[in-house]
Amino acid sequence: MTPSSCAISLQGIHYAFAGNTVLNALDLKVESGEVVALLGPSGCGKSTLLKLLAGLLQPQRGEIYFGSQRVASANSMLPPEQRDLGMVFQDYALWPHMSVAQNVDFPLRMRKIPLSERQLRVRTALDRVGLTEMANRKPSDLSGGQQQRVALARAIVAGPQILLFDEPLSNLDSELRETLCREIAGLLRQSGTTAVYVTHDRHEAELLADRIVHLSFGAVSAIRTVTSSSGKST
Ligand SMILES: Nc1ncnc2c1ncn2[C@@H]1O[C@H](COP(=O)(O)OP(=O)(O)OP(=O)(O)O)[C@@H](O)[C@H]1O
Repeated sequence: MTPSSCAISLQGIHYAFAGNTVLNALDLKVESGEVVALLGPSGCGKSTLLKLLAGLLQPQRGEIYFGSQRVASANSMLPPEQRDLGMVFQDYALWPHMSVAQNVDFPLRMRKIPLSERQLRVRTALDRVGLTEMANRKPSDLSGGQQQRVALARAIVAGPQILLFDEPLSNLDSELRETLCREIAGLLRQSGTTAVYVTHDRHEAELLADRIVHLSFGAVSAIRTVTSSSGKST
């Protein structure tokens, strides 16, 4: 597979924190529209890998391609806002002083999209996550699950090519985790967005991923394709 035939290509990635190697000669390719779950023991480098994709860290060796565009190497780095991606974190990372609608609108304002189109897109995104009625509330007036839905709406509102998830459901109770996981899986399939989803939870990974990638000792140790019979929503 050439870099341009897949949505994401990591080639020979090396990353160390102050001399402690976390990722070592890591190779991984993600096809367009594919959902990949990253599993592995605590500290194996899952979040580090996601930060490299997001442009929050720069690889010390190796290259990262999005399609045919090289977005990072030891000598070059495309900033996060130019990577056409959305991110959802464990701690929601919402702006507390902004309403739900203003939070969701934020990426559109950053892209200087006209007001009328922004309003339409915010309404559509809130509708897709079932939060239309909450548009004027502040994040502090919402439950954890609702806050994570806001974060999801904010991640999808600009229609990014790639979505990155860093344990988005780990702060929620198990019943809500399963519900939201199925909702995220539905949204990803509907939109055909390429996604990388970091989780500790094998069941979550099976519910939404096309492939499960195991990391250990700084590299990919196993890759498994998920069939619908093993749990994935179809
Ligand atoms: N800013 C940092 N400075 C120094 N070391 C760090 C830093 N961030 C992460 N590390 C170390 O890098 C390694 C990989 O961390 P990372 O957060 O990528 O792991 P993870 O697989 O996501 O873990 P978890 O499942 O517990 O979230 C760990 O040993 C961690 O202690």
